Amino acid sequence: MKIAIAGFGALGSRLGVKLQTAGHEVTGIDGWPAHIAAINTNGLTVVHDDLPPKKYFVPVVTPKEVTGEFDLIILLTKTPQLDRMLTDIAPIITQKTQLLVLSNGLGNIEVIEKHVARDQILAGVTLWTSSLVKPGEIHTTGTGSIKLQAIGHADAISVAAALNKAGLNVEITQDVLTAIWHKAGINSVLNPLSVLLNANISEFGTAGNGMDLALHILDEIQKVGATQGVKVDITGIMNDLTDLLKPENAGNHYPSMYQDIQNGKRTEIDFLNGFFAKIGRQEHIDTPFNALVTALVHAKEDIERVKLAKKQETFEI
Ligand SMILES: NC(=O)C1=CN([C@@H]2O[C@H](COP(=O)(O)OP(=O)(O)OC[C@H]3O[C@@H](n4cnc5c(N)ncnc54)[C@H](OP(=O)(O)O)[C@@H]3O)[C@@H](O)[C@H]2O)C=CC1
Ligand SMILES: CC(C)(CO)C(=O)C(=O)O
Repeated sequence: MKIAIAGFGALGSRLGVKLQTAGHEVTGIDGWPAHIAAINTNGLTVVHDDLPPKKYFVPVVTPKEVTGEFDLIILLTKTPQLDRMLTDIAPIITQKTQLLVLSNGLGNIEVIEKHVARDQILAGVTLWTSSLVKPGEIHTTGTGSIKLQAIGHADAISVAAALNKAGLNVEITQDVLTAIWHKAGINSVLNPLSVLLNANISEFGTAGNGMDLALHILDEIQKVGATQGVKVDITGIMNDLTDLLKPENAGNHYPSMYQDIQNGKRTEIDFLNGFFAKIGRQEHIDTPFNALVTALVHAKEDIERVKLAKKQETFEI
């Protein structure tokens, strides 16, 4: 299959390598000049756990440079960047192109619907992980899975088969909305708490009250979900959290939000805890834990951005 990955960052790069290795024709689309140059010149370096680094040569272009037709475009930008990416790659989207979004957070389907017909959209969630440590180099750990569904009449079966050829452990779900809320529940615990506690996933698991904090956050999300007709399965989320703590799954991973903070970037917090706090306010559901976590992550974004700017100034002197 001819596949483009729009957002060839940490996770896009990992999935791109797996898809290319399985025989698909893969093109990365990204906007970070140093990352693009590093990959196109020296290849993408992948360090998986303690194994020796490996190099992969996946072509990467900017949205302005990309040409041709793709059977599938996998959207893997951060959620706030999705709309812009879709605008930028509009020239390569034909009526035959299928688009699969795997970004975290709520509201992605609505954004894609502004750009293409429902019958071209697939939505999913993923437990694959990756860290972009420097331009052209990702560190990966453990394994993962994907759940996806066609929103209208897109061909979920052939997309799932293409991804499974690459060992991506894809399951077709009949209720992706519940899966998206479920994954957002997982992210609303692990992502902000990794930032606020300065911990990777298994380190978070060593906090004596970590799972109590998780339950407070999830209890609010469950109540908010009920107002939207979505059933949030707290036990299922807690089981998934326990699985993710294991090093063979994602224990050694620093969640994507932690990486954003390290890089002085704005995070996806408003599409996770912030989204639940906002709907809670509209529906008169108290969400003190989600509201506090959102405010603290925004404060952390500001602090780290100022620190990073100062570091750069010092460097220039
Ligand atoms: N990393 C992980 O382990 C996991 C991530 N996810 C989710 O997957 C999504 C992607 O995460 P991740 O890979 O970590 O994110 P990254 O920030 O590493 O990658 C996103 C890439 O998209 C590029 N990009 C965004 N918008 C544009 C645009 N308009 N034009 C060109 N390039 C653009 C970014 O470039 P630039 O930096 O220049 O903007 C960046 O390189 C997120 O929703 C995340 O929550 C889900 C599970 C695990
Ligand atoms: C849940 C987790 C941590 C891994 O899948 C993730 O989605 C992320 O890093 O954003």
